[in-house]
Amino acid sequence: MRTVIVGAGSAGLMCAWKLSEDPGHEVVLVDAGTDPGPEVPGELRTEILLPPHYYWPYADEATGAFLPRGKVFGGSSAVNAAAAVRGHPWCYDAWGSDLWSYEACLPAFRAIEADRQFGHDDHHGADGPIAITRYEQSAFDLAFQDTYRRHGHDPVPDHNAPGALGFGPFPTNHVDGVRMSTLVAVLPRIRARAHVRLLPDSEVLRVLVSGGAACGVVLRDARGEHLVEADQVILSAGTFGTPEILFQSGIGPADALRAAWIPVVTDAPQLGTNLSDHVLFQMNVEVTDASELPMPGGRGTLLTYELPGENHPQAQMFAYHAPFFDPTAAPDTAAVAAALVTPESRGRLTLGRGRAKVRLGHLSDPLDRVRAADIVTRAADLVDDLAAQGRVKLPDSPWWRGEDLSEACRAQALTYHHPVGTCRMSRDGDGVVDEYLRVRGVEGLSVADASVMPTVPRAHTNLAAMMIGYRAATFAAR
Ligand SMILES: Cc1cc2nc3c(=O)[nH]c(=O)nc-3n(C[C@H](O)[C@H](O)[C@H](O)COP(=O)(O)OP(=O)(O)OC[C@H]3O[C@@H](n4cnc5c(N)ncnc54)[C@H](O)[C@@H]3O)c2cc1C
Repeated sequence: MRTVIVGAGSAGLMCAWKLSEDPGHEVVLVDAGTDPGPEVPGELRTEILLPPHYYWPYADEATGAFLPRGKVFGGSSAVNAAAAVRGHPWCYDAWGSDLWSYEACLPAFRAIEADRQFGHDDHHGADGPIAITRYEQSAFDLAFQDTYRRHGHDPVPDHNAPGALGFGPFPTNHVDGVRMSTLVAVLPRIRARAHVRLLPDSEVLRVLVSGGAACGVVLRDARGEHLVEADQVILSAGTFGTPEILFQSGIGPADALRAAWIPVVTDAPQLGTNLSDHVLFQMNVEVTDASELPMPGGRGTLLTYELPGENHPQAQMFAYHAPFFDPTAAPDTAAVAAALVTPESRGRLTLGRGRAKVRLGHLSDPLDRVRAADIVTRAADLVDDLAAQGRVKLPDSPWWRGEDLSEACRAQALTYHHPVGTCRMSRDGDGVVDEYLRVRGVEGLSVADASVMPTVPRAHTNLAAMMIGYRAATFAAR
């Protein structure tokens, strides 16, 4: 049995690791990005701002904003901020399939992690490849914690405990000075397996379908275009990459395919719709005492709380040292971030001439605009409190205190880098993939990455993507 996995990112590498536990199962792992080899360079172990060749060139068609996605073995897990938050049970229970309830996903969440503080709890793992820890907090973050407490929030020691809400240290997979990406933590576990073949620097152009079944992929590498044959193909090229490959393979909305002269293999009108992303707002303030700066992104204190409304609408808040993400920020700047992590708005990915066209659609739903103004106001009150304590200085005209906050939020909306949902999974017939992640209408073709999530979890998406990759391997091994 030979499986070709396209994309060696969070989900793809996890899938390859689990699937190749069986020495009789040949796995070919293809990625357009490079494999830096066993000695992972320092920048990929620690840095968040990396040279351009480590990213795909996606931008939001509506705003022009750069939408970074990792193009390297490890995928986006190798370029991310390493916050390791799972989300609540109800995030997964809402996916509409018993196969994906939180209870059903929990064994995979446990298998992929080695949690340094809570590894032996029932809902954690201690032996998986991805180390997770929580840091002692800086004086600035502790002051923020006091402020959260005064505003009615409770402390939570473990944000990954089921249903945890409140403030506490970020769980992070940045451990002992290294980002525990799948590149660093998973790839070394499969390099020595003789039945695993790694094909770096190889961009997959399309899946070859014959007689209604996938029989391989066409890729382009330094030598030109080739066919790699397969008994089954798993696409793990990410929320933007996977639908692009499906489009080029003749799977997508039939009208759009015909208009682009792509022969239709199967009509999948849902492909590219349902794009969902957390929206983030950032308030930059000056820290008064430069010896007490906030911690880098994903390592300080995280606050999670619910908003009024049905179905647990939720927000996050945290502060980090602004130069972490923005080299032009002054060294004494704190970025205070507020994020809406239960967006109603949906964007779209459509067939383009070169790369697919992406519109995140942030705040396109009126309810999100109301909630955005609400969370920014709450965050602004907390920042005012810190200013009253003399810990921070506000800018002269803070954008978050203008007259039309709703309009200001539209102008200030940023991606939290958590797009999902373009190949939505559903138990019934209306998703791109079924609950076993098989592409509807084509035998031997599955999707395993963040694109299958029907809704975005109320959390960072890396652990969820890895969980999906791990579980996809158990389905594919059958
Ligand atoms: C800047 C940034 C910060 C983030 N911070 C966090 C964080 O702190 N915590 C968190 O949980 N999440 C974070 N995320 C999100 C998280 O990293 C992603 O949700 C997750 O990595 C997605 O996994 P994936 O497997 O779906 O895709 P990816 O990990 O992106 O993997 C896709 C892989 O497919 C390859 N590929 C794509 N197209 C092709 C093709 N045609 N041929 C061959 N290969 C192809 C890519 O090169 C890539 O290696 C962040 C993301 C970014 C970009």
